[in-house]
Amino acid sequence: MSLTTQSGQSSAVSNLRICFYGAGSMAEALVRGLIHNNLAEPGRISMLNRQNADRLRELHDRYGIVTVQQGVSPEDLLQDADIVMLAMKPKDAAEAIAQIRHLLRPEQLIVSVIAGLSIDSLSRLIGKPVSIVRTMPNTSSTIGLGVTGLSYSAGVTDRQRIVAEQLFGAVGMTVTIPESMQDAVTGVSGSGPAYVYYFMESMIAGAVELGFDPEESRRLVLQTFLGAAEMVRQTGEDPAELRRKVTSPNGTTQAAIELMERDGLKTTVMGAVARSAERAGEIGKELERKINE
Ligand SMILES: NC(=O)C1=CN([C@@H]2O[C@H](COP(=O)(O)OP(=O)(O)OC[C@H]3O[C@@H](n4cnc5c(N)ncnc54)[C@H](O)[C@@H]3O)[C@@H](O)[C@H]2O)C=CC1
Ligand SMILES: O=C(O)[C@@H]1CCC=N1
Repeated sequence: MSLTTQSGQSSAVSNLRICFYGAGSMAEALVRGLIHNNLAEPGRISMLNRQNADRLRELHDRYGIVTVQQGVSPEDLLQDADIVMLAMKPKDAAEAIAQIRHLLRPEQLIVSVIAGLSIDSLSRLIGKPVSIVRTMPNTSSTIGLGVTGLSYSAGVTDRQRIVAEQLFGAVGMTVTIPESMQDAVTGVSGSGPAYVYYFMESMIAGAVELGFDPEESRRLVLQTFLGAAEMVRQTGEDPAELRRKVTSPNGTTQAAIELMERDGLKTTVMGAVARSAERAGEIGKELERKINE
């Protein structure tokens, strides 16, 4: 079967085999997005993890992807793949990569979603010349509304760049960035969905305090978020200008925003974005130290 992208163009990815090493939330978000957006057939996607057979069975049942339960060995799945997606936690990366590096081939494209892990550290862990794409996606890839920052190692070919852009383009927006901006993109869009969920949780709690039941509160808050995000997208107006239009002089919104400003909410959110980026840098340094030990 020849697969096409949403725009109807034939895909550079459709004939490739993709093996996910690490079967967690981020791997599932990408798999679901790739399959639902018709970019990759389930039979060409495989997944491995450290030990959790139930999790692999669940993913096979849910998406039809190949796992070791289908009678093939992890070695076969990794060796047969054109793209190996590294999707384990940073703390597990060194050990996990040490276990598979002998199986990796120079023609394969190695794609990492691991926060903080630099291309240099990853090349040293692999220990032989390979093409590497360092990425920072987010979980909204699940529904095709992700954001992914992409950076490439020196040896990545134009064709491999197209493959990486199509892979992540199928599950949302991509931005190609210098590797030095990867920690920053982690602080903004990698961790970003969690900040939005936290704000939603807080507004839902506020609605419940005012007397709505939890389900009504959720519906009111969800529609408010969807409407506000779409207003920014569809009007192209600055969020600050849209905010001004809600805020009548001496009215209810002004009273609310004044409280937020008094309590330093904007400073806190800006600090949180910076702290996430800083933490990505710390994770990278911890990994470097581990590799140099
Ligand atoms: N969850 C998110 O929103 C995002 C996560 N990331 C990155 O994605 C990576 C994975 O994160 P999550 O999916 O949230 O974690 P998770 O904890 O849900 O999944 C990690 C997976 O790796 C597997 N694993 C651990 N050690 C392994 C080993 N030695 N061999 C094979 N598999 C092994 C685990 O069994 C598990 O399936 C992290 O490096 C994180 O920085 C990047 C962007 C967003
Ligand atoms: O929290 C984390 O470390 C990962 C990276 C970005 C989102 N989740």
